[in-house]
Amino acid sequence: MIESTKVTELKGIGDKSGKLMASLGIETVRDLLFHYPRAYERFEDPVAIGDLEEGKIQTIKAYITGKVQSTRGKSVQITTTFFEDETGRLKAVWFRMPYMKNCLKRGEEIILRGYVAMRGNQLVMEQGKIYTPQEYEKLQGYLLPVYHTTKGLSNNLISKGIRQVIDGMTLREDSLPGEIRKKYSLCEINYALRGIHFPLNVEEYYQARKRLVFNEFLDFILSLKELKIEGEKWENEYPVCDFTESEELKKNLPFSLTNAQEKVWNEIKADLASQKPMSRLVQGDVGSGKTILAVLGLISVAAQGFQGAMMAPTEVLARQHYGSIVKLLEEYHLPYQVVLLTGSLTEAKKREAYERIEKREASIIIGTHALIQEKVIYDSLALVITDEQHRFGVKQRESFANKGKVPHILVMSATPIPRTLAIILYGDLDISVVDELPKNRLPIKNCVVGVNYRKTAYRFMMEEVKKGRQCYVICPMVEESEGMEAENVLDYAKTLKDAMGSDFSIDFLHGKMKQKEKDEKMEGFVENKTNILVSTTVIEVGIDVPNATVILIENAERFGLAQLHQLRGRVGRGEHQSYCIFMTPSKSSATKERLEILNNTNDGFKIASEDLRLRGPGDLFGIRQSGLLNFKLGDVFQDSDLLKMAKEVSETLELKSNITIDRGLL
Ligand SMILES: Nc1ncnc2c1ncn2[C@@H]1O[C@H](COP(=O)(O)OP(=O)(O)OP(=O)(O)O)[C@@H](O)[C@H]1O
Repeated sequence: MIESTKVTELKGIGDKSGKLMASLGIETVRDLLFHYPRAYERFEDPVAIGDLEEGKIQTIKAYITGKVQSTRGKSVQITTTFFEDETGRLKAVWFRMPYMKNCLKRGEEIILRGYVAMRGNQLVMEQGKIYTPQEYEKLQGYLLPVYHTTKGLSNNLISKGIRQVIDGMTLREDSLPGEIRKKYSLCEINYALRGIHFPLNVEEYYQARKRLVFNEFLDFILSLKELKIEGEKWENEYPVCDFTESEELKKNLPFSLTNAQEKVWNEIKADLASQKPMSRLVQGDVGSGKTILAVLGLISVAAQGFQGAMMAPTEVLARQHYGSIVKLLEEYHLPYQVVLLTGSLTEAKKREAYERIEKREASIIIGTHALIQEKVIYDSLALVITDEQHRFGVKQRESFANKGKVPHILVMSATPIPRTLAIILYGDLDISVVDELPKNRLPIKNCVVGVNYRKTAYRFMMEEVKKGRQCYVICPMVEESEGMEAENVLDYAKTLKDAMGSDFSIDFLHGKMKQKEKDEKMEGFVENKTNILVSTTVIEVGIDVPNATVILIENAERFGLAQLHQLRGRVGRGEHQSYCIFMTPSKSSATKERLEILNNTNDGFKIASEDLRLRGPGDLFGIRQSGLLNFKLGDVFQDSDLLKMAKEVSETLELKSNITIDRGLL
């Protein structure tokens, strides 16, 4: 079996499953191999009912002592019964699983494993799986992979597919020299790949993860190192020396730049004019005003007769940037053409965009990853502004080059990583920090509340809307899902409409919608036609609607702290007092403690370090900081030791010989 083999050639994966896999970005055997588990099911020793803790998946061994009842709830079918051991009694609930009724017999002793939640004043186990004591004993000690999946595609099928890949593949050669592996106690690569999917025990999982996280970091550092080394060979073929137009625009903005913005702007200008092309990272907390710096850069290169491009991590954000730049240019009567290029454009629209780019009709190009497609030929691309979530190395820079002339690169980051870690990670870029918020900002007021506060929160939002302001509500899920009792966007928007009445315009947004629909909904919100937007985390990064003053985050316990901080950053972007309501049904003290960190500070750096302190470096099964830096497994905070290790190794490796290593793997 070779890596480019299509997944549909595997046993058990037909066209239908193949399509579902493709929707997750899995088309080849290689994609499947690198589709790492998002979590593991572990089968620990059963605990006594009296020792159960809320908010965790746990196992009990107990007798079924209650009557097994099946009822129709508000909208779903519910099965309930009670379990007892010598320490207490526990209610068990199953939603939408009517067949459970036939699997439960009063008087029987069984093992039940499920999520323990606090409902009312009692603990309840939800959606538990049942095992006989013999079945459970066989599973103990194992970690079963849980994959990110989609409706219609079972975890089991993904797992079976990967099993075939691992069993059928020829062993790959390890690109990391044996002595380095030995020195840093890193396991062999084939062992790691098997171990990340099917660890026989926790130790094996740790070993596998350690190696793969190390690889991710090493790859990242090597890419930037390579960029730096190559960069030294390049000349600045796109010198920009005249900043009259961008300075004029800066003077006429409705606000003056903060000192921090001013300092970074001067650094950018100096780079654009210098002998070598720019390779700079701009770091700044949410809402610190990084975008205007990018825009000033784009206008400077356009005024010089060159092209500038900005690559956003999501389509929603690309369109927002596009809209605001077009508006700005019109407002200030600047003559430059802007073009939008994203994956979801029709073929005809894409062709039109390619043509305008190639003929230099467009000086400013805004888009997503589609900007680095072979079909795009730039005429004189002088500046590329990219987001930290896009991997950026020599190859990407060269793909933007025309006749050997490479562009300036400016990377934007809102991840509040401590300077020491930033230097390790981005040490081969020049780093600028926007460490000051605009003066007109009032600190966001926060609160952490239980679901019984929901009605009050709604009333509060209605008051804000009456004042002309807007609100976001964030739910963790798009739609109702079996086995999860988290709020979902579709049902929530309906409930909210019922609760608030027709005077309020409420809409919803999620990542699974068609692009056109997403655009319309976002536009409705930007134009204040929508008062309240119920959304998933698609609005997490960059979305800028300064009139929005309230963000209510449902099931806040389900998000990582850094992610919550990013979400909160969607408000407090203008002159109005803003509010963030973290809502959680959880009564667990650990959850409360985590959320209290956010309640007490709006400073991203403090949050990141407190988060690390709470989770502790050993907690590798905890909530992942999704959405940040885009490492598949690595977490720069938690794995800072591995990051340092990778940095050390990157300095000893002979770059050229290793740069050809299996980069997708590294
Ligand atoms: N110096 C300033 N004074 C007042 N408002 C400003 C200033 N600089 C930027 N703004 C405004 O602040 C808001 C947030 O800025 P921007 O979108 O650039 O933040 P950001 O750093 O990109 O944040 P995020 O990381 O969340 O995307 C925007 O509405 C912008 O117009």
